This record gives sequence, structure tokens and C-alpha cells, in this order.
Amino acid sequence: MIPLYHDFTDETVLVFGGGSVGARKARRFAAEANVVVVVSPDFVDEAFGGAERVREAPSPDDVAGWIDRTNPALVVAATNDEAVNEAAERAARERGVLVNRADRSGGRDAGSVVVPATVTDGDVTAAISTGGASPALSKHLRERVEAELDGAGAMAELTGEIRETLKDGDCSPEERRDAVRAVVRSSAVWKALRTGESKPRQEADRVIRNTMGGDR
Ligand SMILES: C[C@@]1(CC(=O)O)c2cc3[nH]c(cc4nc(cc5[nH]c(cc(n2)[C@H]1CCC(=O)O)[C@@](C)(CC(=O)O)[C@@H]5CCC(=O)O)C(CC(=O)O)=C4CCC(=O)O)c(CCC(=O)O)c3CC(=O)O
Ligand SMILES: NC(=O)C1=CN([C@@H]2O[C@H](COP(=O)(O)OP(=O)(O)OC[C@H]3O[C@@H](n4cnc5c(N)ncnc54)[C@H](O)[C@@H]3O)[C@@H](O)[C@H]2O)C=CC1
Repeated sequence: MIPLYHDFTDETVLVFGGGSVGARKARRFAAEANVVVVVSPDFVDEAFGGAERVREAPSPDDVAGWIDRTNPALVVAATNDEAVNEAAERAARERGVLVNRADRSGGRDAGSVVVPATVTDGDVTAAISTGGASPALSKHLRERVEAELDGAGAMAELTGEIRETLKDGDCSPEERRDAVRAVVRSSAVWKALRTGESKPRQEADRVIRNTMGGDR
């Protein structure tokens, strides 16, 4: 499997199953997707991220109709009824719609989607999957990576600005690459971004001056 980031901004996500797994996936996708619809005969007492909840218990034969009516980019099969999850997977696949089986780890068909554990800081996103082998490990590693990514969003923003400034200047692409590499490696810049004790841009400019001066 190859991780690819998918933009759901203008898309619909259709979730079957209103248990805690359906709720977690609904919250995840409602943070970005235009519309998230959860179809289930009952709903656990948890947040669904503002998703639309439809109280129905579709039979395996009914599932395709829901996909046709809502026209989703992704179907999440998160019921505790294997036949319904199976039908959702089949109907989605027949229509060329992405499908996430929450009740399956191994034996995936081509085109299936795994929801990874995710850490986000600003525009920076890290995703962790164990190929389905151990979701608990994905969660544990996500918690560890969270600390590592602290300040990464601000670092992306700062070095994004620096790249633009250097592109407008008269340095060569090699000099620009070395300067940006030095900034992202600088513990002084990271510290400034994380603590606010000094000005990140000033720290970065100091690092760049040293780099441009050949002091590497
Ligand atoms: C294949 C996959 C399909 C998919 O859902 O996409 C899948 C499948 C299954 N999960 C199961 C169990 C658990 N899942 C979690 C947690 C998460 N599960 C997530 C993803 C995935 N889970 C995909 C693979 C990801 C990968 O490759 O690693 C995360 C990362 C993302 C998310 O769901 O948002 C989220 C952590 C989010 C976070 O915190 O960051 C916990 C931990 C807990 O609850 O504390 C447990 C209990 C402990 C355990 O069993 O490990 C079971 C058994 C059910 C049973 O026994 O009945 C199955 C089905 C099976 O194994 O057959
Ligand atoms: N991917 C993951 O992270 C995890 C996956 N699982 C798997 O996902 C499945 C769901 O887990 P939970 O939410 O904990 O289960 P749950 O039993 O709490 O919830 C299942 C939901 O599906 C609903 N449902 C039943 N028939 C339906 C139908 N015909 N149409 C629509 N909804 C229907 C139920 O009413 C219930 O709301 C489990 O079968 C389990 O194998 C479990 C834990 C974690």
C-alpha cells in the first residue's frame, strides 16, 4: 500500500454503522468533507462531528441504493453486520467508489482504503499504518510522533516564506537548497518556534547568513 493524501473538501463520505467506530470515522471525515452521512438503526452516545445521521437499517440489498443517492467519494463500512459491510464494499467497488472496511485487516482487495493514525500540525501531516496488522501500535506511535511534530506547521510556514524570498533574490538553487536545509535542521529555530523565547525569523536569518558565508 502507498499512502496518498486525499482532499475531501467538496466530497461526500457515506458511513454505514453508528457505533463508536462509525462515530470516529465520521468525526475524522466531517473535519474536511462537505457532507458526511451516517446510516444506522442506532447511534452511540458520542460526537459524530456534525455528520448527518439517518436512522435506517439497510439490508445488504439496500446498500447500493444509498450509494447511488448520496454519490460519495468514499464509503466506510463500519457496521457489526458482516453481510452489510460486504455488500457496501461490493457496491462501492462496482461503482468505482473508494471503500474502507473497518472490520477487515487482511485480505484486502485492490482499491481498498485504510484509515491511518494521523498527526497534524498546521499544514504538516504524518500518517501511520501497520498494514492492518496492529491498529493499537498505530495509535501508540501516533502519540509519540505528536511531540516530534510540535512546531512543524510553523516551520513549514517559515521555510515556505524563506524559499519565496530566496527565489526572488540572486542566490542559486543550490544555495537556496542548502539554506532551507540548514534552517529545518537548526535546533535554535525549532526552539524559537516552540517556545517563542526568540524570534524564529531572526534565528533563521542567522542560520542562512552562516550557510551563505560557506560556514557549513
Ligand atoms: C485495517 C483498519 C481498517 C480501518 O478502519 O481503516 C482497522 C481495523 C481494525 N481495527 C481494530 C481494532 C482497533 N482499532 C483501533 C484504533 C484505530 N484503528 C485505526 C485504523 C484501522 N483499523 C485500519 C488499520 C490501520 C493500520 O494499518 O494500523 C486507526 C489507526 C485510525 C482510525 O480508525 O481512525 C485508529 C487509531 C487512531 C488514533 O488513535 O490515532 C484500536 C485502538 C483502540 O481502540 O484503542 C483497536 C483495538 C486494539 C487492536 O485490536 O489493535 C480491529 C479489531 C476489531 C475487533 O477485534 O473486533 C479491526 C478489524 C480487524 O482487525 O479485523
Ligand atoms: N477499524 C477500527 O478501528 C475498528 C473496527 N472494529 C470493527 O468495526 C465494527 C464496528 O465496530 P463498533 O463501532 O465498535 O461496533 P458496534 O457494534 O458498537 O456498532 C455497530 C453499529 O452498526 C449498526 N448497524 C447494524 N446493522 C446495520 C445496518 N444494516 N446498517 C447500518 N448500520 C447497522 C449498529 O446498530 C451499530 O450502531 C466491528 O464489527 C469491528 O469488527 C472494531 C474496533 C475498531
